[in-house]
Amino acid sequence: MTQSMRPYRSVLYIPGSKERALDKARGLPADAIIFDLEDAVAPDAKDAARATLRAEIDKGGYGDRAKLVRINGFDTMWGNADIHAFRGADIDGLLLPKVNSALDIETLAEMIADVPIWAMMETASGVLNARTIAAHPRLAGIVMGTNDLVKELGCRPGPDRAEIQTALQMSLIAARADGIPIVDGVYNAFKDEAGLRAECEQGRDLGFDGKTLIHPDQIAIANEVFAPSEADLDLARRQIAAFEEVEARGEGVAVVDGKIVENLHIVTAKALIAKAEAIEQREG
Ligand SMILES: CC(C)(COP(=O)(O)OP(=O)(O)OC[C@H]1O[C@@H](n2cnc3c(N)ncnc32)[C@H](O)[C@@H]1OP(=O)(O)O)[C@@H](O)C(=O)NCCC(=O)NCCSC(=O)C[C@H](O)C(=O)O
Ligand SMILES: [Mg+2]
Repeated sequence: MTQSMRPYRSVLYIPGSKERALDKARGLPADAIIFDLEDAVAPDAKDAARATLRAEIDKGGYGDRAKLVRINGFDTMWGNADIHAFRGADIDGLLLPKVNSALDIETLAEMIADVPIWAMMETASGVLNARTIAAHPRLAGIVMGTNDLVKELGCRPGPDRAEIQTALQMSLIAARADGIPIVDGVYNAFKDEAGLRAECEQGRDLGFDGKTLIHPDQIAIANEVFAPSEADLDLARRQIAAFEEVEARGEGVAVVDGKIVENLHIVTAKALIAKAEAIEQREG
């Protein structure tokens, strides 16, 4: 599947140290996986996790879902070893945590060729530099790190996350300006389905491509919320048909359900249908 068509509704973190979870993930319906060597792995377990993860990735079996490896930062004693360990691996990107500026992306780009780079957006500096980070030619996508962001900002977000809306939107606008995917942060209370659904719906309405997840039980809700609904698809098809009809008469505006439909709405309608087709292909 080409990068631009790939769905990112559900992006599951798996600690690189958990062999059972790494194996279980081969059969899980997540659109993408973040194999984590950073915060989910204890310092004493980092070296073993790196080796385990490389062996599991080499074994394969993760299908065509996107495979990202979250490495440790350059300012840690593990970052360099992480980068070298995944040279030549069958992965779709390295995810760099705590990116502060485009220089961080450039530094990683110079250390490893040919691997797409993803950035964690989770520091105050990172958010302020989102525009230039997203514009780096090697950057392939952004993942919001809302836990670190909350820690850095010193805020206490409620269920509507009003306190981090500016950071979410600045990051999203930067990603959209450069046409790269962006995925929302995790919902920590992994047993709270209603809370997860509400946060997924908010992320979807803000424009995010999907949500990062920490537990397999969260996948179904994210897949459902971030997929176009039957009602969305029905409207998109009716808009396309109505527009083709007026276009044939040399007109540029159709009306569907009492609302105008112009060429720009058709671009959105076709993108929605393409997304549904990509999801269908992913789910086989
Ligand atoms: C949250 C957990 C610690 C819960 O673990 P556990 O109590 O073991 O869960 P279950 O017993 O319900 O597990 C059931 C089975 O599912 C497998 N499992 C669990 N989690 C995963 C997973 N993430 N991927 C794949 N498989 C998973 C278990 O192995 C069980 O399998 P089986 O025995 O065969 O039935 C745990 O879920 C967990 O560790 N989650 C990941 C946490 C993580 O990755 N954290 C780091 C990312 S969050 C972050 O850092 C974001 C960002 O940087 C920020 O700043 O916000
Ligand atoms: Mg983080």
